[in-house]
Amino acid sequence: MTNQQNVVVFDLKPRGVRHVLPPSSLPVAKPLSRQDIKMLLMKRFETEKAGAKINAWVDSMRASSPTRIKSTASLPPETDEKSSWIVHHPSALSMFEQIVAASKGKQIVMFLDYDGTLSPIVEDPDQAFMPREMRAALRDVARYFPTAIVTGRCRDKVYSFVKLAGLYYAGSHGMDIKGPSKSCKYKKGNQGVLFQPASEFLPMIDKVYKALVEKTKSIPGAKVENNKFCVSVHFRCVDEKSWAALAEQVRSVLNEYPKLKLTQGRLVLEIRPTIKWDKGRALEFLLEALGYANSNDVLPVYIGDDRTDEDAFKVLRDRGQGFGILVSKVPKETNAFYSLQEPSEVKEFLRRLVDWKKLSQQAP
Ligand SMILES: O=P(O)(O)OC[C@H]1O[C@H](O[C@H]2O[C@H](CO)[C@@H](O)[C@H](O)[C@H]2O)[C@H](O)[C@@H](O)[C@@H]1O
Repeated sequence: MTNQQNVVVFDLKPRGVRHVLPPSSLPVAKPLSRQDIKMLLMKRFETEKAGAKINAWVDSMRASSPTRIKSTASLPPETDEKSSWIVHHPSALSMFEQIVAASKGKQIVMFLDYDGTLSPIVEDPDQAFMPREMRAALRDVARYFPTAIVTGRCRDKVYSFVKLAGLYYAGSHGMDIKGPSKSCKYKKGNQGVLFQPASEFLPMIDKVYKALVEKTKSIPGAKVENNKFCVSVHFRCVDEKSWAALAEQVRSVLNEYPKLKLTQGRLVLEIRPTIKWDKGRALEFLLEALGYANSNDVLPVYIGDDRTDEDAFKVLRDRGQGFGILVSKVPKETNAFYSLQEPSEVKEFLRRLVDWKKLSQQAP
């Protein structure tokens, strides 16, 4: 666009800054046609839209960073916000008696997330091993109650960490469900793979995984994990200054795949099919597979630490059945009823459940 003294040109960089250049520094410009102007404006609009999207992603990445969560952990326990959160989401350990009392005449079914719930969060996702005592507690729980691991991980990978055959495993955020591989009293018939609602996405996920590995290899610390029906892009070890660059690379790949969506976990971007399936649907599916579809004789207990576990907490709230337990040291908005601070408290809760069950079986 021209005016008498100055020429205004649109900068097509994300922020769309308008520079005003003095006439002397300008080449003689050919007047722009209406069509040219329309195209330039469209381009600028698209670039600004993309820039805004990246900014929103980075804001959300920051918000999911533990240092950014409004932490009251270091404050004294009487701090208003923390104590009011605890009132609304009391410790599942201190409410243990009430929880087991609610199970009277019902079958408790246990659902457990893996990372941050059964294993402590570590920098390298390949090293997220479950402590020996946790495995022992989990093995005992699975002897007394139907038990499922519900995780964003690839099912085979989580099995390689847990190594217990008597459990149900729902990998890839519930998109890959398999029954116990060894005899177990809750096993119904031949329980190989029970459900894979996103199997048609396998080739696409594979391509996206490869594209993301290629696109992010220049960003130090970025790690891409193939979770079979979904992909994780970890930024726990990426310098915050590179988060926008990483988000931009992920966006550039995702743009080619409108049938995939992005969600977020703990310092991780998760790419998955747009199908209506999540950990909550997996919980419902498993209850049905266990014969408790429309039953009042069941008390599902779901323990998890991540945003993706909220789908399962919400299902329990909406059904008015069972309890969600959030693993968190800091107050967070949640649909869970109760809280536990960390995996060691999860282990303690599982231990108490087993002891209570043993005792109640001995009672006359
Ligand atoms: O549903 P989950 O079992 O909680 O899986 C969610 C993601 O967990 C893993 O990442 C998280 O744990 C890692 C190991 O402690 C940690 O390094 C990472 O920062 C966390 O986000 C897993 O690696 C992801 O693929 C899962 O999507």
